[in-house]
Order: sequence, then C-alpha cells, then structure tokens
Amino acid sequence: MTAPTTLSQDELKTLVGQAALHYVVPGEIVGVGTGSTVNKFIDALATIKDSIRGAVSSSEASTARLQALGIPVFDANEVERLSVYIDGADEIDGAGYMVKGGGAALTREKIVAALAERFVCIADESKLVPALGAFPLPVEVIPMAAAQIVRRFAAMGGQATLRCKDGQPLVTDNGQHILDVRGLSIAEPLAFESQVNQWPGVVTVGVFAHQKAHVCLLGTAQGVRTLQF
Ligand SMILES: O=C[C@H](O)[C@H](O)[C@H](O)COP(=O)(O)O
Repeated sequence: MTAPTTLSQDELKTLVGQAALHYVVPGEIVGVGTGSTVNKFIDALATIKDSIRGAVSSSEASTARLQALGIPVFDANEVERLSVYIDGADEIDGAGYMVKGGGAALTREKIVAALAERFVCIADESKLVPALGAFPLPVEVIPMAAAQIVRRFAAMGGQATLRCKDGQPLVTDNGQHILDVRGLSIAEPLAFESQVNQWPGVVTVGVFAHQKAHVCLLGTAQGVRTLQF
C-alpha cells in the first residue's frame, strides 16, 4: 500500500488501524487495546462487525467506543484465548519490546495481551525507537506504595512523578495511580520488567517485554511497513 508524503500523524493512524483488519480472524473474538490509534482500529472493526463474535476490551474508554458502534464486548474472564490482540504503543524497538500506558490503560492491556497468541502493534513511525526510555515510563501503583516506589526509581537514576488530571492524582480504571518515570535507560527490557514487577505496590510496569509485539504495522510516509519480530 502506498501513501502520499503529506499524510498527517492522524491519517497514518487511520492507515494502520485499517491495515490491522487483515489480522482479525472471522468468527472469533478480538482483543482490543486503548488509545488514539486503537480508536481508528475500532472504527475500522465496526465495518466488519457482522463477521466477528465481538471483542475483549482493555479499558472503559475502548469498551464505550466498541459498544457505541454495536460491537459486543466480552469480559476477559469469559475467554480462554484470543488469536490476536491489537494495540498501540508509546514506543516500540526493533525487537518488538514496547513502552505503553500513556493512556493509563497498561494493566488491562497487559492482561488482555496475555490471553492472545499474537500481539499486533499499530503505530505511526514516530513510535519506532532504537532503544526504550525516551518516553516517560508509566507504572500503575497502589497509592500507599507510591513514595517508596519513587525512591526505588531514584536509586536507579529515574525521576518518578505522580500523574495528575484536573489537579488531582489520575485514578485508573482499576482505582489506582500512575507514576511517570523519566531519565531511565531500559537496556534490557525483559530483566527490567521482571525487576520492577517484584516491587511491593507495583501493579503493572509499562514495559511490555514478556508480552511483546509479534508484528508491528508502522504507518510511514511510504505506506504501512510490516515489521515481524
Ligand atoms: O494506555 C494507553 C496505551 O498503552 C496506548 O496504547 C498508548 O499510550 C498509545 O496510544 P496512542 O495510540 O494514543 O499513541
């Protein structure tokens, strides 16, 4: 597929959202992520909704959009496996490791991704990076543990701040808080994810290494580039 060089970031998102339909298995339930790129995918999915059973959603926001478009949404507990999970990313590297959670949906995203045989990441080309770490790393935390987790990140050179919305700590779909951590170098994503996951009070760290992408549909000025990992 070719695209003129004048496509905006929004148009690139539309392009990859539509390209992701190719990975949806007819007659099945599809795993659906969260974010502005996924919103394009959901809109595209609505055009083939009669050929699928429905979706498992990773956020209240995606659930609302899916349902508004007439796509049935199943609880994750009703599903044993999914062929495919389609989601965006804040960063993705050349191995398919990602940073996610810019939209605060990282925990449910990881849960739904873990049900899927294949993770298809959809992103515009600004998300492809040589190494993870430039985007502030989202970490969902239990509020009473926030200060000690901030100190643990400081000890490894990171500056963690509490994400706020309208002057108040942002509350996730799970009733928890988000820390955004700047200044980290995530040279070994698998080891980093395992390490931070063990800290008491961490609900989910936004490094997706154990649930990495298998495919990335990257929107570029030249069209959709497919990366396989
Ligand atoms: O919590 C949000 C998710 O991880 C999103 O998939 C990620 O932030 C990318 O979102 P967008 O497509 O809006 O850039």
